[in-house]
This record gives sequence, structure tokens and C-alpha cells, in this order.
Amino acid sequence: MTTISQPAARTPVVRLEAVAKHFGEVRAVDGLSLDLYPGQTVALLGPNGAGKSTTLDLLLGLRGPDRGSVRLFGAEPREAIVAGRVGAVLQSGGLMGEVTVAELVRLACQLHPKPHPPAEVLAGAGLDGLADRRVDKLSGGQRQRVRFALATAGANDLLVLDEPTTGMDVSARGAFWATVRQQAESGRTVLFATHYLEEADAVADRVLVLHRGRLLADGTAAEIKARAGARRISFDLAELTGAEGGRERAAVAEQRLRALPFLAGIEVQGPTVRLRSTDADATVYALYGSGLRPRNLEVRGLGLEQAFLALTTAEEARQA
Ligand SMILES: Nc1ncnc2c1ncn2[C@@H]1O[C@H](COP(=O)(O)OP(=O)(O)OP(=O)(O)O)[C@@H](O)[C@H]1O
Repeated sequence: MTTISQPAARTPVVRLEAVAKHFGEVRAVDGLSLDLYPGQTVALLGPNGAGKSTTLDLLLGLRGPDRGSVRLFGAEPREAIVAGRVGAVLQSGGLMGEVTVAELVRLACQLHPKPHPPAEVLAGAGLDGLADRRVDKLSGGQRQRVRFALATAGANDLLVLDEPTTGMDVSARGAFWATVRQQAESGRTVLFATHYLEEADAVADRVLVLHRGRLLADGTAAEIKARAGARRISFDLAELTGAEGGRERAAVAEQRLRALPFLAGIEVQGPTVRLRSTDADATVYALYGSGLRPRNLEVRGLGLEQAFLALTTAEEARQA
């Protein structure tokens, strides 16, 4: 597994040690160990049912683990939450409906041990224009912003966000992540679960990939991409069209392509060839040595989305 280098001496904000949570036969979280450190912005990725929400629930003390231990700031989660050190945006849980946005935010600020000024909280969540709107009249994306405002009503040290941008349009998402970045820059630790891999790529300095309740990868987005172990090579090959030398020549060309070293995948569409290679330099070198005449050659790294798919698919295959 790829691991990110960690500062040794600091107390972790979050420490999970061999944590397991089962629902009947389902191992939602299966022996998970993890440390998060101050100031990290961490994305939690994984396919549906990977255990992301259960992990966040355990971390917040909303569920107890069957095995293992969960500590926030070196203590029980409850202690950290009562002390107002943690803000959370969760998937579950309703919002009080018959009050205005401003009233609800003011209330959250009053209840917080270290409150921020309500006007600042409203602005930070992009709710200025909606302050007088009743909460039950808001759209799904606007409600998410209210949840975020409630989570940032006071000076927290840890923000936990479970798919926080669900229902937000592109510009609302952009504004939302800009605010989260500000929170992270002021020293907060941010942990968020998401299905939008581009968000993880753009916002997180550490990415965790969960699969069937276990940690499949832990590193920067770049490390996860490298861990997926492949780069994309694309080019055109006139030989493949059959125009230059007929079908036989095309078949020979394809055979040579398939014999290239370090191939992790190959796709041929008309004259265009797309390869995935675990050693792009060696593959390209062999390609030029094979007598083929590639044109418009490009070598690119995998996107996080492709890396994520490659990792989880390989793991599915391994477990099958
Ligand atoms: N209360 C519950 N009772 C029974 N099974 C549960 C419960 N909560 C979660 N599970 C199961 O545990 C597994 C992990 O679920 P979890 O919600 O943590 O995954 P997730 O990664 O958050 O998924 P998604 O991306 O779909 O939100 C799933 O198989 C789910 O069906």
C-alpha cells in the first residue's frame, strides 16, 4: 500500500486502530487503522458501500466499533464533540424547517462554545442572499450550504464532511471548496467523503481509498495515480487502416502492438491506438524499435478517476 510520510511527534487529530464494524454478515469497516494530522485535508474515496459513511459515523462517535479504538485529539470522540472541536456535515439528519436560515445559524452560533459571528458564518457558506428564507423552502444544494454553515458556526479543529456537495451546482461547488480551503489554511483538519474524484484531486493533500471496509491506498493524489501503475500512450498508426499494404499488414501491426512490453491495456479504434503501460518509456522505445511508424504520439498520466477505477477493479479481481 502507498503511504504518505507523517510527522512523527504530533498527536494525531484522528486515530483509528484496527477498527471493525459489522452489520450482520456485512463487514462495513474491517480492521481499519488510520492517523490524521493537524492541517491535513483528506479525501475519503471508495465505491458505493465501501464503508465511508460508517467510518465517519465511528469517528464521530455516532456508532461504537465492534472492535478496535477510535480517538479524537487523544480522547473519546464524545469529549472532542462536547468541547466543540468538531464540525460535521452528514448525509443523514434533517434541518429545523420553520425558521429562517439566519435564525438557524444564529442558534448554532449561540450553542457553540467558541462561536464565530453569525454574519461571518452566513457569508462563509454563501448564504448572504438566503438569510431571510425559511429553511423548508430551500433547494437541496442550498440546504447543504446551511448544513455547512452549522458545521462552521464556531472555531472547530476538525471538519468532517460526508459527500458535502451533493446537490450543489458547479458554481456552488467551486465556492464551497474555496471556503473549505480557507478553513484548512487556517489550520483545521478536514476529512471529506466524496464521489467526485476531481474534488479530491483539486482539494485534498491526502487521499484514502476504501474498499470493502479496508484501506486500499493512502497517499497524495499523485501517489495514488502512480500506484495505479500506468500511463496512457496514444498515437495513430496508418498501417492499421489496411490502406497501406492491406489487411495482412494491419494484422501484423496489431500483433506487434500486442507484443510490446509493459502493457496494461490496449484499445484500437480505426487508426488510433490507446495503450496503458506500467513503464511508458520502455513501451515507447520498443514501439519505435518494432518497425511501426506511430504519428501524433502522446504520453499522459492516468487521471485520479482512472487510477481509482484501476485500483478498485484490480482489488475486485484479486478477491474474486
Ligand atoms: N445501518 C446499517 N444496517 C445494515 N447495513 C448497513 C448499515 N449501514 C451501512 N450498512 C452496510 O455497510 C456497508 C458500508 O456502508 P456505507 O454506507 O458505510 O458505505 P459508503 O462507502 O458510505 O457508501 P456510499 O458511497 O453508497 O454512500 C454497505 O454494504 C451498507 O449496505
